[in-house]
Amino acid sequence: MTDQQTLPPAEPTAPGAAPAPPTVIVDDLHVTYRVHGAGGGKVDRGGGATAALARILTRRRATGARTVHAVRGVGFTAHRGEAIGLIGSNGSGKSTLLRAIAGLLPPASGHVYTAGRPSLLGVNAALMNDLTGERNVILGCLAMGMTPEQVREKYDGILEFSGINDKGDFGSLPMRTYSSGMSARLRFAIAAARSHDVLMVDEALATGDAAFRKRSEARIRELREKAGTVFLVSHSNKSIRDTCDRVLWLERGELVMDGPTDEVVTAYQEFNDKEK
Ligand SMILES: Nc1ncnc2c1ncn2[C@@H]1O[C@H](COP(=O)(O)OP(=O)(O)OP(=O)(O)O)[C@@H](O)[C@H]1O
Repeated sequence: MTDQQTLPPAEPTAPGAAPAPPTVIVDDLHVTYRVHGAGGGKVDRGGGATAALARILTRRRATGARTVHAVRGVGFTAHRGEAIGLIGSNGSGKSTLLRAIAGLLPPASGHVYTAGRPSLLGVNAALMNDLTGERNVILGCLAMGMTPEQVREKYDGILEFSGINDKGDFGSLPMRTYSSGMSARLRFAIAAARSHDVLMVDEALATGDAAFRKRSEARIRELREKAGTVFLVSHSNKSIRDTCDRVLWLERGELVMDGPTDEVVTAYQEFNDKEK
């Protein structure tokens, strides 16, 4: 039995029918990172700066290893047709949780069960930086399992959706010449050209401009209506409110709240106001 286990394919549900079948089940999940050369043992909070400064001045390298416990006992079930937002402070474990659901990080303990193969669309999702945007469209589509015929059909639409040619012929330039917003748009446009059982979007919307954000939010709604499940990590409460019907709030790797968007985002905002 593997850590990443597959649920049987779920049938779409008719309106008024029983609750939609699950697409992702996360059961008491813990994820840890092992950081080498981190000084080892406990975090030295008191003399931390002094110790680090002394290390730099004497050019001593940090030795030993430290374990970062990034996700701590998270559990939830996602269903078909849901768009689920992930919110929480910096370093609260949102990206780690998505990476574990995508099967890119092994659980330290607990289980992740998924229907189909989840697709993680991150700002750092790998396309080839030395290839042109146009070539990356083809590469990305083939990598998602499209046939050459399907790629031909979708090609123009993807470039148009990404908007990379709006201000000149950027499609024929290598991706390394793109701004971070432009590459995020292209990645989103490629991933959104196909429907996914489980699509996970990590902050891609934050880097796009307002017009692109509107287009991509509409596309997320469409993908969700096609009976998939969409996860969206974002620091924009507005994007979360406009796109998601359910929200998971993480802090320090723990699930603080799981519920309807308005309830959870309002509680999160109150928490942030208190912290200020
Ligand atoms: N590759 C890594 N190696 C070691 N620790 C990591 C690694 N990636 C993340 N972490 C740690 O895991 C914890 C959770 O990080 P994660 O990136 O999942 O948070 P996040 O909620 O997505 O943050 P942000 O909102 O800033 O993007 C943090 O303490 C972070 O320092």
